[in-house]
Amino acid sequence: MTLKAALIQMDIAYGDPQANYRKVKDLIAEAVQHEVDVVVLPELWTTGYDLTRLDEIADKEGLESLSFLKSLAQEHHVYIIGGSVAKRTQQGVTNTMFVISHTGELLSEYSKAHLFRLMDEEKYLIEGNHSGLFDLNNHKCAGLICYDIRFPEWIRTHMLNNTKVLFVVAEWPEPRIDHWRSLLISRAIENQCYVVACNRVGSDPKNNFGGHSLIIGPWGEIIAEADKDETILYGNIHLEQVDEVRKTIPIFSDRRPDIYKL
Ligand SMILES: NC(=O)CCC(=O)C(=O)O
Repeated sequence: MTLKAALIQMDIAYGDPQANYRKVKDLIAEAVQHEVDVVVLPELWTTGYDLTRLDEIADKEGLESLSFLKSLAQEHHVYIIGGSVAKRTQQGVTNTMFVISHTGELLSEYSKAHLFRLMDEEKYLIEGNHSGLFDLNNHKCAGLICYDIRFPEWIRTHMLNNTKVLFVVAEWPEPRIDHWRSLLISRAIENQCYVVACNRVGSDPKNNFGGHSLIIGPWGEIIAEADKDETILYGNIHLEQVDEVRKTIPIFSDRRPDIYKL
């Protein structure tokens, strides 16, 4: 089975959710002209990293962004990996990914598990404690948010149930874009899975963001890669290739968890 993905590598209006809703609506309408099955948005696409104003601009219980994404998914009959949004809850603000089916159902909600101190996340956000696993058209997938890709042990826990695609959403700064590329390629090779990773571009008062959204195959090959301009990146995911690679080098049956205890 083949899935065509569209990655919305966009600039984000800093602290201006309404401007970002308008922009995402237009970009998704453009992406679906290319007969895609799944659209991926970047991290914190409603607010950017305007963390000091989250009291004002975080989405209360994620209700506005959820209803926005559900209605677009239904209108265009497309799966949406909804990047992430700042979601205001009773306990605090989370950095949360919503995954929506082509019929407008919420398939999964994942809150970033590893908060990134270099961008002050731990001062303004609370961490999630649950995995980002979901089923897309009967295929096991997982969602990850940016800094999460530096934690292979976390990602491996998602892979032990035949997960075939990792969807990564990010606001990854340009000075570490080599890390971004190397980490994503490594995660694809070590887990023999597709990695579909959407970064933002542009800048905010503290960072320039590096783009280079990527679709990587289970052999570690780059299927599509953007540069650092605003664009929509398209590429095909051939899910049966995951099984072929896992048959060629059967790492999941060769694992030795009995000796991996720390
Ligand atoms: N938004 C993020 O989590 C950024 C992570 C990052 O830049 C890194 O180097 O890790």
